[in-house]
Amino acid sequence: IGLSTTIAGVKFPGCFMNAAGALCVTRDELLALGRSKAGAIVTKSMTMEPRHGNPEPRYYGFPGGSINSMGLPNLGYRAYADLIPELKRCGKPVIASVAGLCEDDFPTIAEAINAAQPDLIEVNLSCPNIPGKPQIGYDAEASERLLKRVRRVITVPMGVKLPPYFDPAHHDAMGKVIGRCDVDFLNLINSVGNGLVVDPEREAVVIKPKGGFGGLGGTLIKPVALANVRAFYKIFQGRIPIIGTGGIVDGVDAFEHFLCGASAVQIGTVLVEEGLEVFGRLETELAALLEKKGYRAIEDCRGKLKEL
Ligand SMILES: CC(C)(C)CCc1c(C(=O)O)[nH]c(=O)[nH]c1=O
Repeated sequence: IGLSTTIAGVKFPGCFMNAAGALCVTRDELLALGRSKAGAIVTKSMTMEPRHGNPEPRYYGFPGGSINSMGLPNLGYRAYADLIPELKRCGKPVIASVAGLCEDDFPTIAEAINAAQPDLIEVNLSCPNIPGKPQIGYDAEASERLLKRVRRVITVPMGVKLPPYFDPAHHDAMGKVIGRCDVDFLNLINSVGNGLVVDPEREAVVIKPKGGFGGLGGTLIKPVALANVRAFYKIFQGRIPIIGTGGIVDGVDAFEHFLCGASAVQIGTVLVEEGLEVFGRLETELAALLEKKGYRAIEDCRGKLKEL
């Protein structure tokens, strides 16, 4: 069984890759991804200037998932632009994740990183905009403005990493925005925002930033991730490729994402918890499952979710 896949014309030797943020901030981490069985190298979302990020503890894993408020720790876009040629020599696609602390950061970062010619650029819309306003991904007008500005300076395939939506009206509104901005792929979903995990022993929160509030990942968000993959797959009738992210811990979880319409998948929590060997385990599990079900490739089951 081949687990290779193609997104926006770019061939991926494997369908599993890291989610932006998981083990991908430093040069050593990115090169280790390049040596691993990961099907691609995805950078941490990058900002104008290097950032230490938030005070620790800022990530906490627990049975069922994780919570994080990392605060965008990254080397700054210039360092990643310098690293991209070396990363591309690892023989797998390099996806540069672009962020920013506000809308105006994005075009500058996008133009500079595009010059380094990563294989794909992923625009992270979970970033903040004006204080007091929701994250960009929850503001359709700001999303459209930003995507049109960065589309003009990006010549490689451009994707959008979206936060989870919980109302069909939001899927439809964002579907219209995406349809008007010449987007080459979607990545669904980012962490489920502003959750809160409590330690009843210590009667305390488990992460230091934001009074313990943070983005949720892992098994517990899988139904939310699958719903968003399915909703946008249906809106675009499978014509915009989707990277499925959220709740993938075993091969069967990846299969569920493919049934809902994903063409490739990303892992975050399970990668942080288990380490780089997890790629081999997931490939073995998925290949065995596809074999057992009689599928010869991911394309044979993509979007084939049955309704009752
Ligand atoms: C949450 C932001 C800091 C605004 C963006 C970076 C980010 C972070 C992070 O760096 O805290 N964590 C996530 O789970 N998803 C993200 O997109």
